[in-house]
Order: sequence, then C-alpha cells, then structure tokens
Amino acid sequence: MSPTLDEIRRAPKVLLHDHLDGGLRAETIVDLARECGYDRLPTTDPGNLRQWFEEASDSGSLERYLETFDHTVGVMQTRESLVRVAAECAEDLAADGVVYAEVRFAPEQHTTTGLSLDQVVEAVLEGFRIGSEGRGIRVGTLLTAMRHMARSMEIAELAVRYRDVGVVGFDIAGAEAGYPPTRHLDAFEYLQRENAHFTIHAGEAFGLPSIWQAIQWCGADRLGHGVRIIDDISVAEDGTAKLGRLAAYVRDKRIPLEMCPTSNLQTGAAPSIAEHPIGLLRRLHFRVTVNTDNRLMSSTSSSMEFAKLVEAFGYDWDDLQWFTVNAMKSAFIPFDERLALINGVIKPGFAQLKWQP
Ligand SMILES: O=c1[nH]cnc2c1ncn2[C@H]1C[C@H](O)[C@@H](CO)O1
Ligand SMILES: [Zn+2]
Repeated sequence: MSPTLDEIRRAPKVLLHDHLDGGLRAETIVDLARECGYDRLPTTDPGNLRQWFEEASDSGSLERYLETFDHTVGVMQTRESLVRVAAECAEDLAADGVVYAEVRFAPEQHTTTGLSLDQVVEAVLEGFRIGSEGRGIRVGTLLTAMRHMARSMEIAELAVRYRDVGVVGFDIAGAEAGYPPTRHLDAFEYLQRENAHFTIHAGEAFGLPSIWQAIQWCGADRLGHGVRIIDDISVAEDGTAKLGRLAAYVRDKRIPLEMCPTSNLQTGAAPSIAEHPIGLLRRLHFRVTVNTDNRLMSSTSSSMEFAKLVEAFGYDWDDLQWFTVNAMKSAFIPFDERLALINGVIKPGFAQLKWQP
C-alpha cells in the first residue's frame, strides 16, 4: 500500500530548503498589512490572496515568481511582524510533522523602517523559539544574501556572529541568470576560513556553469535546487546512465541536492512532477532531499511534496525514509545531533508507520 497524505503527515520529516518570506499564512499577511498600513496587496480576502500567490507564481519564470515576494517582505518590516511570522512558521511546520527544519530569509530585505540587521535576526530567532517550544520541532536559521545586491560579506559576517544562537548557515538567492555565485566569492571564502556552512541556489534558472561555480569556485556544502545537474547526465534507451565529470563529482562527493519539485514546475525548471529530474537522480543515488521552497507561493507542505512524489514515482516508506535520512545527514547542525535525530526520532517514527500504518 502506498503511503497516504494523512500517513505522510505523521512521519517525522526534515526540511532543509524553506523561505520564511515564502511561507506566510494568507490571514497573517492581511492582518500585518492592515497593522502597518501596507496598501499594495492585490486583495485583502485571505482565500483570494492565497489563490493570487499561487497563480502569480505560476508563470514559468523565476524573475516573475520572485516579484510576488514584494508583498510578503512588505509586511515583514517590524520586530513584531518578524516574531509572529517566524513563530507561525515553526508552528505550521510542526503541525505538518516536520521534526527538523532549516528556514532561510534575507535580513537585508527587512530594514526599510529602520531595524538593524542584528535586530532583524534577533526577532526571527525569537519567533522560532516561541513557535518551536513544546512542539517536537527544532528550527535552524539560514541567512540569505540577495545575489543581485552587494551585501553578501556583511550577511556572512552576521551569520558567523549568530552561529551559536540558532543561525546554522548561509545562502544566496534571487534571480540566477546574470548573477553568478562568484560575484560573492569574498563572502564564501570568508565563511570557509570561519569553518561555517553554506548552501547556494544554483542550477534552477541557469544551468551547469552555475552549479560548477557554486561547488568548485565557492565551495558550497549543498546546492539549492541543483535540478539542472541533469544536463550533465545522458540516459541510453536501455536506461543506463552516463555521468559527465561534474555530475559524477556531485554524486561521488555526496553533495546534497535541495530539490523543490512544485516550485520547479512554477518557475519552469521542470515540466511536470512525473518528468522531474528527482526520479532519475534518486534512482542514481545522488544525495537527494525533498523540500518546499515557498509553501505560500506553491500552496504546499513537506507532506504534500512527498505525496506528489509517491503518486508520480510510486515511492514507498523506504524511499521516503531514505529522502528524510539524506536530509538529516545533510543538515548544518553538528554530527552528533544529526545522528541523535536519525536514530532517536526518524528511524523509530518510520518504523512505526511501516508496521502499523
Ligand atoms: O527558488 C528560489 N530561487 C531563488 N530565489 C528565491 C527562491 N525562492 C525564494 N527566493 C528569494 C526570494 C526571497 O525574498 C529571498 C529570501 O528568502 O529568496
Ligand atoms: Zn529557494
């Protein structure tokens, strides 16, 4: 029997790629807009707003997808709003059965009414603390720098400054074409000298050169998306696959791929779930993980991403556990803490579902 959505919700899941400003509740956006006087929302009806985000994000272009964030970032400019959004994020993930999450956001986008970068980070950390308490979830924070801007060094320093109080790593995001990762080389070299962890959005809206730079020039620990690694793999008619040098390197080094299937359909990085490269990459034993990217824009959750994969590829509990253990192994928290979650929470949780669904 295939795992059902309800059963998947009860499985202990791990989420490595989720944007704080892409996961707000529609009701909260409407409340916050009213409170702060933000008057540019396309509608103030939460149901219509939820639908607007999903439709506006479904253009097949990453650039247009990113325009929708003006409205979420627009209402996240005060300490109170950041605490609330982060607390609700932790609550929503816990309610979906996520036991460990790394949630990212770009502090530089939340300073328009005068908050400092440090105040922004402290507000978000406080929100995660409040929302996680007593809910069986641990949330680590990733600080993102926007790739079209020039503040990555500052944000990298911020990530190092807050590394012992909840920030577990760094990332760059935003439009990919025209903004190669090497634009931020100084920040990545600084992080490496600091023994800090980072992931890079690469191979989503641009192909192999972006992935190659992220790994071989910048030293990324993980790839955000990385779907286009498929361009370096050829599959013969009998199903045998031949890996190019970059794809082989990514697989040999066990570089984690933070795959976000629904998001990729909306930005045009994949044509359908059934044709999504995740099927082949899982079969070839790349270190694949399953993620949400932006739960609001994609109207999704960790459980729903898994359910879609079960439907498209016929995955069973062993497959779902494999993705989950992959993700936990790839997290940016210390090794002993990852192991404790794998052996103490993930394996027992899946065992229970496998034997008593
Ligand atoms: O999938 C994505 N690719 C590139 N950038 C993204 C993606 N999803 C969200 N972002 C951007 C928009 C947000 O404002 C920013 C920080 O979370 O990251
Ligand atoms: Zn992303």
